[in-house]
Amino acid sequence: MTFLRKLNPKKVVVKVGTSTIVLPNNKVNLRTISRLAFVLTDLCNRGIEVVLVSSGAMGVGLGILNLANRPAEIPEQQAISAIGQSNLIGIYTKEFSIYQQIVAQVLLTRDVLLYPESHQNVINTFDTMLRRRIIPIVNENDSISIDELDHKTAFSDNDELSAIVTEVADADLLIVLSDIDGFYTGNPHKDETATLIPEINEIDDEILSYVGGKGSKLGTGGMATKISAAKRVLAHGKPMVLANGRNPEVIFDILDGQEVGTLFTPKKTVHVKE
Ligand SMILES: Nc1ncnc2c1ncn2[C@@H]1O[C@H](COP(=O)(O)OP(=O)(O)O)[C@@H](O)[C@H]1O
Ligand SMILES: N[C@@H](CCC(=O)OP(=O)(O)O)C(=O)O
Repeated sequence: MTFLRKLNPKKVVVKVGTSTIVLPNNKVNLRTISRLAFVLTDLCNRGIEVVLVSSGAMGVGLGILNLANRPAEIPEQQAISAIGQSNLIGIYTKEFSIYQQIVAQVLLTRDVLLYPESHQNVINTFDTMLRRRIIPIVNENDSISIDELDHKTAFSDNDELSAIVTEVADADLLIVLSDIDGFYTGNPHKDETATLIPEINEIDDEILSYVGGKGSKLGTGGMATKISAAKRVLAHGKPMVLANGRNPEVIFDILDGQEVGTLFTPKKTVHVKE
């Protein structure tokens, strides 16, 4: 007996964290990127519009320069992100090209979305690309985004960015792929009694009390920013699924309605027996 979640999105945003596409030694996880290109192209071929929000600029840049850790100086971080981002987008372009899938890089800063004209330009850009079945690959413009006192350019991290992109692109579903199977009653890396919560309808104090620290050393947000992203997406009446990106084919399972990961949804799911 299987119980199916009915998501049926026409437009989906997929976010991959650093831990999913960069190995612990800061080298690129080519196996995951290759599978991601296969899965996302297949969705496009089936008529689903796809936006990819990908972290990894810093991690890939560190790997290229054979550095183990992020330097403290901001100009150094920005230079490393610039190196990593161009390399990462090159790998994505090559992997997607195996399936004749066109991708395009979109680098955003917060200020661009705060001003009405540039906000509208971003909407127009996404619309145009999606209409042409192009997959936009989005990241924060790390090599220039740094907050000044009167000028906010930085996002809190790519979890927040992916929730914003879900609004801007008017997608029906956000899938956040991380290094963990979903949202637990505590950080499973520290609390072995933590259990996975399959569905969450509201981000209340109880849910917030389950949020532990971040897992990977290069990711910026950890679980706290994923829960903020879920709150933002829920406030717009849209669902988000948090699942493990180890095997990107999990995206097929999510769209098939399987109970994988944690589904954040404004309305309690009425399970359908198939
Ligand atoms: N309640 C929780 N449920 C699941 N993971 C949690 C929880 N609290 C903290 N974490 C940590 O959050 C990590 C995922 O966040 P992060 O390392 O930033 O990943 P990503 O690079 O995918 O953004 C998990 O590996 C885990 O260590
Ligand atoms: N823009 C940064 C992303 C940092 C970030 O948010 O990382 P993660 O928490 O792994 O999604 C980069 O590409 O390195």
